[in-house]
Amino acid sequence: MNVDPFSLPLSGPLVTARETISQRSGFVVRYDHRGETGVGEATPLPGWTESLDDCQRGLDDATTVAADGGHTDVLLSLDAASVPAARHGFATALLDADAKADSVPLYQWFDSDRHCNRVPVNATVGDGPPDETAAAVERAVAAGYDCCKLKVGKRTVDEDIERVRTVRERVDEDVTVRADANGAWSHEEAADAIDRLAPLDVSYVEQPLPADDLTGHAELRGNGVGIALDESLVGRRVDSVLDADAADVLILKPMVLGGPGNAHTLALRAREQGVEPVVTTTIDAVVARLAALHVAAAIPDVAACGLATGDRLAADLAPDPTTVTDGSMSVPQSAGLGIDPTEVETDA
Ligand SMILES: O=C(O)CCC(=O)c1ccccc1C(=O)O
Ligand SMILES: [Mg+2]
Repeated sequence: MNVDPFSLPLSGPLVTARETISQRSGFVVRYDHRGETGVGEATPLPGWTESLDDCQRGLDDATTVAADGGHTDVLLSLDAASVPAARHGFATALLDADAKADSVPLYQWFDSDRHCNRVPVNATVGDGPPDETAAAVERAVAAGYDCCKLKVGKRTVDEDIERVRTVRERVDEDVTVRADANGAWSHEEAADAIDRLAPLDVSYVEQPLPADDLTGHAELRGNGVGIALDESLVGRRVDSVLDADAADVLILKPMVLGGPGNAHTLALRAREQGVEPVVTTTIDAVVARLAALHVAAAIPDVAACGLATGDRLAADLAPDPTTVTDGSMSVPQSAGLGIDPTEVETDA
């Protein structure tokens, strides 16, 4: 097992109600298994995952285990609740090697009966004034997107409603609009915002209330705008969220959930309970974006996912093999993730 650090600047910061993301640092993991070299990526986002230091410690410990143990020992040494990004890095490398050894694209390793060439995706638009927000949505629509997710909750509800209204005035009505408040609203603000977002045809709002407030989210459902939970899944069992009837949609971030396999399992569980899974990145480099794409590709009729985040990075670990056209992302059909480990370069 090999671990190499990297750090990549964003081309422009992503501003959310909760944080401003301007750079992504992490580790490329390589692991030899069944005659193949698999590649993975551990890109922690503190607050969502462990810190960079804790991720490094997790991977260092795992390297020691790998020196005289098998892959099962390594997986068991990486706890999804305490070091989810480190576990994601190793688990992805292992899955990439397994899928390569079986000569199938990773999504088919999850579901051998599936054929999936494209996954629908949303464009991700950060906080900004109404004009800037609408211009970003117009650019996305011109580039072929038919679903946009707007970050909200950084401004007053009045200002956010003005932003969404401006978007609605400027783009075709068949463009799907989603919002993501990243936990910023009080009960009163959330109820008011949802009342006013419903006539603007916003399909769902992600995390209107703080993560712990499952009851509050359950009460917000059924008012014309779907309720999606994201932060509520950080450090909490998905079963408890499903049991609380708190969501119409679950946002599944493989980097936060401890790997692509965990995310895939939880997506199927959500579906069984009538909750729609949506897979997203945490603004990752190309290896983790591909892993998330394969998770989404393994889910039949998946809703638009938050995977089109590659153009946020000013540099990347390797060329991105995917393209987005007409609102969907192409899925590599070569074996594994669809990336050649020798093309993955860190600056270390
Ligand atoms: O879902 C998307 O469109 C992209 C991913 C995204 O928004 C995100 C990226 C990093 C951290 C948090 C979030 C989020 O969904 O809240
Ligand atoms: Mg979110």
